[in-house]
Amino acid sequence: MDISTVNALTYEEFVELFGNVVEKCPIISAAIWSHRPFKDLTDIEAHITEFIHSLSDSGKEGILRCHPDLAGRDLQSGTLTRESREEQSQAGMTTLDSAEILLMHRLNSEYKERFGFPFVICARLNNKADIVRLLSERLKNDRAAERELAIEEVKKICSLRLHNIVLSGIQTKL
Ligand SMILES: NC(=O)NC1=NC(=O)NC1=O
Repeated sequence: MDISTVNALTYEEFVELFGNVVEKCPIISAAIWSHRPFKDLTDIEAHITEFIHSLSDSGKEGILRCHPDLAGRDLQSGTLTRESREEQSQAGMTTLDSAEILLMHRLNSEYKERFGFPFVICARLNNKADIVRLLSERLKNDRAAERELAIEEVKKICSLRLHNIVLSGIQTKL
């Protein structure tokens, strides 16, 4: 799908296509739509980044809270979004044994208890060993540093989701 096709989308089509590039935060695509015509994919990403960086700390934490835990309740109950299910599966979160599930649950709970938002990492760029190691390491960060680091991970997830939509040429479903 080329950028002229993206720029020709109606508001509804645009949000239908890009509404979940940041997990469960369609407001971001709804907001950046007014910046069209976009020069290219990088321009779309730049507007998303600008929106996220313009948020207050609590706004950024709100974005983090929209993310499902890795190997968490949503995965166990099958209520993950399509994108999240694919990402978690690719990182090996769907083939954990019971001890690994318990470890992830304990670390995720400890992390949420400490920071007040869930551990977020770009699952497509990590395997399950990386995730356990980085979750354990990042638990030691202070809140401000961890918030910024987690938002950088959200931007990586967003970038991969954007590229997947545009480069896989998903025609608008409408
Ligand atoms: N808590 C998370 O990091 N969740 C996720 N990371 C991804 O890459 N996809 C998710 O659902």
